Amino acid sequence: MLRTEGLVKSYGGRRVLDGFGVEVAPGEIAGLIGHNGAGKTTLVEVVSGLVRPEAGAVTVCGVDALREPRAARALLGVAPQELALYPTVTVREHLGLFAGLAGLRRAAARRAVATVAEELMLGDVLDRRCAVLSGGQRRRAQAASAMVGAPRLLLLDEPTAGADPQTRQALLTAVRARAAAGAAVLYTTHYLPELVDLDATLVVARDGRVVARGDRAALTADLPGEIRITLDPARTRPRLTDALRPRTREDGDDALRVATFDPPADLAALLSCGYAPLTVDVRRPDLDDLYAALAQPAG
Ligand SMILES: Nc1ncnc2c1ncn2[C@@H]1O[C@H](COP(=O)(O)OP(=O)(O)OP(=O)(O)O)[C@@H](O)[C@H]1O
Repeated sequence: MLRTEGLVKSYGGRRVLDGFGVEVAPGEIAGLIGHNGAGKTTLVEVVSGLVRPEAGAVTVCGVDALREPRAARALLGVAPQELALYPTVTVREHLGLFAGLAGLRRAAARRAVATVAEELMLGDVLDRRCAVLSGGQRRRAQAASAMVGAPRLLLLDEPTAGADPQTRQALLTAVRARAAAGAAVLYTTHYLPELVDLDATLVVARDGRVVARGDRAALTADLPGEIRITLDPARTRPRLTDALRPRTREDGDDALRVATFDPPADLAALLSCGYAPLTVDVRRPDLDDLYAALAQPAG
């Protein structure tokens, strides 16, 4: 559905895409995460034909997007990170315009506008000019513009930035529905819990390239979890074993955190050192750990 290979794009002599390659399948929501400046928006701009790479390939549903940008553009819907709505038209006109660009005829376009407006809670503002919408309404109108033509590839660049919880939920529900209908979705966010809600696969970008790709369970399986114990600060701390010491850090006066691949064994080791925890929490590795392990920029 979407395939990029070896994309290179430089600004001012610095490679912001440095061999970026990723595939997204029909029905898949791929969560694209990475540090500020990792190249996520640039990738979206290249795929949507706004920026031309110096090297590499982009295929959208079998269409070579660099050779045939118009044909590729017709297959995708994009909600850019920067809000881009025509201020003087109404939301209904705006969505109708995008439905028309996607090739829908008048009656089908009207139906598509009504459906997406309901999904994204825009029914009450359909006849307002885009200029007077609130920030959250603009976000939703922008996502609706990307979705109204039922594109086979949906590119959403931080679509919930600044959205309130209700707006966020409406957007996530709409995204899930598009994927369930067979669209491939590339979804950029810094808000990692959304990717759990979306049951997204992950694309981790760092310094212009993909450093990890796969499902959450597989990617986090290689990372340690954590035992956190709270202690009575008045009691003297027993000595840790050599095996535990490098994996243990203080958390304030009264708690320790131990990175662990084997919580029962490490907890038993802590107890046998003489630790008497007041509370014990065991946490499996999550997306924050994955991000911390993989997504930090070099240098
Ligand atoms: N038009 C441009 N001219 C010059 N530099 C640019 C341009 N567009 C992007 N860059 C630079 O390219 C790098 C990658 O930017 P990009 O917006 O793709 O990152 P990002 O991963 O989307 O970051 P963020 O998480 O902050 O949105 C940044 O260092 C940015 O300053």
